[in-house]
Amino acid sequence: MEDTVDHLAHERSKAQFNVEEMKIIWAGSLHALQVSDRIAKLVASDPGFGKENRAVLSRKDLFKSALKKAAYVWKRINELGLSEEETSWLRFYVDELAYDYVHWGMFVPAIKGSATEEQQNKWLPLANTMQIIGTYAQTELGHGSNVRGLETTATFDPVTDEFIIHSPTLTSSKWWPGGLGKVATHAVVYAQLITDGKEYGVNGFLVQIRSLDDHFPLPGITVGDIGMKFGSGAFNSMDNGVLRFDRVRIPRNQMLMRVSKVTREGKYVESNIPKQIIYGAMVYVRQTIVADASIALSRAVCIATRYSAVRRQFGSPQNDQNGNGIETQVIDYKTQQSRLFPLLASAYAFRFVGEWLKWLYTDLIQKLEGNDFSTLPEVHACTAGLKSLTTSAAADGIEESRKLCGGHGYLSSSGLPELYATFVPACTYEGDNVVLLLQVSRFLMKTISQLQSGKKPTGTTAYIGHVEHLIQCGCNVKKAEDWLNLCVILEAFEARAIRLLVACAENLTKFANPLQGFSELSPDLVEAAVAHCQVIVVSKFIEKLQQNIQGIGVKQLLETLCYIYSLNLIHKHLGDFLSTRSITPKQASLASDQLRSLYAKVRPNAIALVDAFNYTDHFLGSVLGSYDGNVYPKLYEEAWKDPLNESVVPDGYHENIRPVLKQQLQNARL
Ligand SMILES: CCCCCCCCCCCCCCCCCCCCCCCC(=O)SCCNC(=O)CCNC(=O)[C@H](O)C(C)(C)COP(=O)(O)OP(=O)(O)OC[C@H]1O[C@@H](n2cnc3c(N)ncnc32)[C@H](O)[C@@H]1OP(=O)(O)O
Ligand SMILES: Cc1cc2nc3c(=O)[nH]c(=O)nc-3n(C[C@H](O)[C@H](O)[C@H](O)COP(=O)(O)OP(=O)(O)OC[C@H]3O[C@@H](n4cnc5c(N)ncnc54)[C@H](O)[C@@H]3O)c2cc1C
Repeated sequence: MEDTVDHLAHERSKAQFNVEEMKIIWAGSLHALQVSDRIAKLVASDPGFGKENRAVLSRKDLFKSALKKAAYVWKRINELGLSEEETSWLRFYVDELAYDYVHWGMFVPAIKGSATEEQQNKWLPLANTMQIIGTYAQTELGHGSNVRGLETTATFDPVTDEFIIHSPTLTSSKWWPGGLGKVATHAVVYAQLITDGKEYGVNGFLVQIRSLDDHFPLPGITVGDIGMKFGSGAFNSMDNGVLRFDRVRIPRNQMLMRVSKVTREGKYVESNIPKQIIYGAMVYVRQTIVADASIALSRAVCIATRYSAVRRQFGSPQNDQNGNGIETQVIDYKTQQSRLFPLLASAYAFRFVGEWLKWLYTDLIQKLEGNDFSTLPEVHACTAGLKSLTTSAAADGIEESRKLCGGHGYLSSSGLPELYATFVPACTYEGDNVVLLLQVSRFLMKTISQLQSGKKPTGTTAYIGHVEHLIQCGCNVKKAEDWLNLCVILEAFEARAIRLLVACAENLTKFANPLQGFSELSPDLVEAAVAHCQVIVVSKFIEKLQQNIQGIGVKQLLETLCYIYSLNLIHKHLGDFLSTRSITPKQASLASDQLRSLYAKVRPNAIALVDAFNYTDHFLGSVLGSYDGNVYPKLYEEAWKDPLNESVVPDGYHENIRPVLKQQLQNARL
């Protein structure tokens, strides 16, 4: 008989804030909550979106199942006439990686960002109706981070008015593009443009790779899948691919010509649009990955928090002298709280900074339409830095959540192993996290060097303009409660960041060769970039608190989470804060005291804070994290579904177990 008891009801009754209002804050608006809730329920109740145990499927079955689901997604979108907003929620809740992620996430944005209006008019209707399926073919076997080092060539032939796309070496083979291996019919291919015997750097080209009639590769094209990837399920439903060109010809007008073009005569003509716009699809995706990080982390934290409230170990004060009675909920252990609650706070922090980053990106797009490119460097630095910071923290946080669930966290049915395996490549794709932090530090060093010429930093670097104050200011915290001051916290973060940045800038001047200096000091530069990105996250959390927040207790809880996020970072990066004298050892110890009180404030609200994510059991896909907390029957039931349990005596018994046992028996008799 099905157990309908809510095992977490008592926990829910302890909440000191309005959960429904918190759901609105998490979703971004009442409208967003209503739409997402409706679509989440639609997905959860449709058997076509059921989640089989992906971990036990063979690669081929996994891939076939992802194809089937992607086709069903497309069918339902059309049947229901879903809006763009509803469509993205649908994909989100279906939660199965397939070629459509790269088609919508990169191929379409690359055309929108780098194609001329005429080209967009031709290609976007085809892509938007999926008459063609596209991929983003930038990375090669030999080069991923170093985009300028790509080897694929696109040589203009003025006789036929065509480009010849060619892979001159093994290392120039395109390698990794999602959806390329088995599905994509078209690709935006990044290649070195050559015309009139001269090289003009990397540009994008729209290339058809498979026939629209029989799906065979077109002449001159070699294409396939690059093989199994990390973990069970996870990215293995995606056909990341390899692609080689043997002098494949495409019409000249399939070069994406918004930024620069090649004329009929073969002349390369640059526009006044910055060349970096051809990297625009990456900026767009990095911004969306920050939102992915908050989702992936909140999902793991939701599972770990609910399970920690259900799981009991060892005695408690209510026990009798024999240790009998109610055991302690593991969430009540202070060590569990000090590992779990900072992750909960980080999930909220990343949600808010992701929301702000989306605004920043939208603002950039509006400015670009008016030919205002002034914020591009800052948006590049923010998207690169925050993508790096949030994905690294979320990947570590998912793994910590697994450990917080003890042994059961290691079971596939906990949902955590696959979540980790799916999310961890976000630290690499769309730019390796270290490479991206080096881009941020380059931007910051430039900002500092421009101070001397009187240029006033703005936006996220505005605090660098207060360098004199921040270099010499001291933190005023004298007792633990003094840390409950958002201005004090923000100033400590700004002081630490600027002192690290100025130290890097000063050290760089000691090198005659700036490039050598940058390379020599790169570990310090990366640390300084992280400190700067943390200033952004903390300040955006604080800005969120200044908005009109409704609902009993909601603002107070968010403040508590903001303090936990910040003070835990101080605790984690104590070396930086102390070595830059941004705080004293005594203040560091007071921060730890304050953290303990803050954890006590979160404890009664923990379950309600993860309920506010409004995740369905279908989306969570975890027997440990289900809403009702009915963990043990679900774990037990799930185990019996494993293919190994289909027969009592396993396949292979007669060949490989019985002879061993027999041998042991014979040995024993001798
Ligand atoms: C049961 C079911 C369970 C299922 C589980 C599901 C779990 C769900 C989990 C939750 C969600 C997870 C979902 C994930 C879904 C994701 C889908 C998959 C999508 C994968 C897509 C991946 C796609 C890719 O990776 S595409 C390839 C990306 N490649 C890179 O990023 C390359 C990185 N390299 C570079 O960007 C550059 O080369 C760079 C910047 C490092 C250096 O370039 P270059 O040498 O040219 O630059 P510099 O000389 O350093 O700079 C010149 C100048 O330009 C400025 N600049 C550089 N880049 C940019 C830019 N992009 N924009 C603007 N400006 C830029 C730079 O700052 C310099 O400026 P200066 O002023 O001259 O200093
Ligand atoms: C799941 C997945 C999906 C992907 N999807 C796509 C796709 O759809 N399309 C596409 O084009 N690509 C895709 N990629 C490729 C991805 O974008 C690249 O792997 C990524 O940009 C990193 O480049 P790389 O592999 O060359 O790493 P490398 O640059 O070789 O990095 C290796 C190591 O070198 C370090 N390193 C590199 N350069 C520097 C430096 N200058 N200074 C200091 N350290 C450095 C890095 O930090 C790293 O530790 C995907 C990758 C993955 C894993």
